[in-house]
Amino acid sequence: MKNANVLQTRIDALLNVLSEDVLILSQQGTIIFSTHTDSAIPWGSSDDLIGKTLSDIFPTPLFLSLQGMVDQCLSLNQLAVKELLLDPQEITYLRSQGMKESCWVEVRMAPSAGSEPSVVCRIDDISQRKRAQRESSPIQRDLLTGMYNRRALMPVLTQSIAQALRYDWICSLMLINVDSLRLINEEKGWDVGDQIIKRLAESLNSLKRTADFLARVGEDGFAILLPETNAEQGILAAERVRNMVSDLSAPHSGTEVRFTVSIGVATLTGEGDSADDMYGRAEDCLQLSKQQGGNRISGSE
Ligand SMILES: Nc1nc2c(ncn2[C@@H]2O[C@H](COP(=O)(O)OP(=O)(O)OP(=O)(O)O)[C@@H](O)[C@H]2O)c(=O)[nH]1
Repeated sequence: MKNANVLQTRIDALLNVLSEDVLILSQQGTIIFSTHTDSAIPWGSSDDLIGKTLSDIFPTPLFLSLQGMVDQCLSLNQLAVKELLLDPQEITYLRSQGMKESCWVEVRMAPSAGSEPSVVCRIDDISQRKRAQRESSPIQRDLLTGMYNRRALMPVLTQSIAQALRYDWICSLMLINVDSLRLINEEKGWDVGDQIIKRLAESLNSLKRTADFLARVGEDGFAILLPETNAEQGILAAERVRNMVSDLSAPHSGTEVRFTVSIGVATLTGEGDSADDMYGRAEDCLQLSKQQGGNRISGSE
């Protein structure tokens, strides 16, 4: 066997024993080689994949992100790495192959030598790592922001409601949720999404009053308990948050990524109201703000 053939055989063998998914892509994003043993992602057979282009498989934002990596990798002749969410709801090809759950992957592309420019692309399932990071969070603190979490918020809300009822005070609860974080993660990378959550956390922390209680709740949201705040004042506080967010951004490839939030505000209704009820009403309001297109505030008593 000629040296080049021996080398090619070794490379093929090496690719075939890797547990990660490996694709070789032409400069135009056409798949010219694929291997994916024991993969969590149902790519289909090599016959299904070879000859397809990235745009045949992925929806536009994801395709642009991947093709951008191919271009970057080849033009700079260096490794390109990105974390992306593969969601079967958005990727018809993977859905048709039986994928049900979305999955976080790390995509690494390296330029490969040859007469035709091509890249070797390794796709590694990192969902478990992401999940482990979240689950190892201390009981009452969120790992990313260091903020209190929902578990810490609920007893404080219960106590605040009890005090308000006893002394004839009032209180409100504001839920703030980043709009379209999934898309931001997909298009700009998980790190940019993380930066957005962190910047929002820091800004909310400096905006809130001393007596307010701030917590990270859900995946991409925050709650602020506002003691001695009626419905009208709650909406005004939400306006302040929305205005503050309009000045925030996260850096990405020399540009600034801006974002918006949707807000729901619930106010104590009186005797018989509970922390769960108030939280539920705030969630309904938040949902309404989302349904109306995001970057909105809705309130309920
Ligand atoms: N960067 C980053 N993303 C996260 C984190 N936690 C959850 N996410 C992602 O945030 C996304 C939230 O998605 P959705 O609940 O659909 O919300 P969304 O895309 O913001 O859509 P709307 O809320 O309807 O505007 C999911 O893709 C999560 O995987 C985190 O700590 N960092």
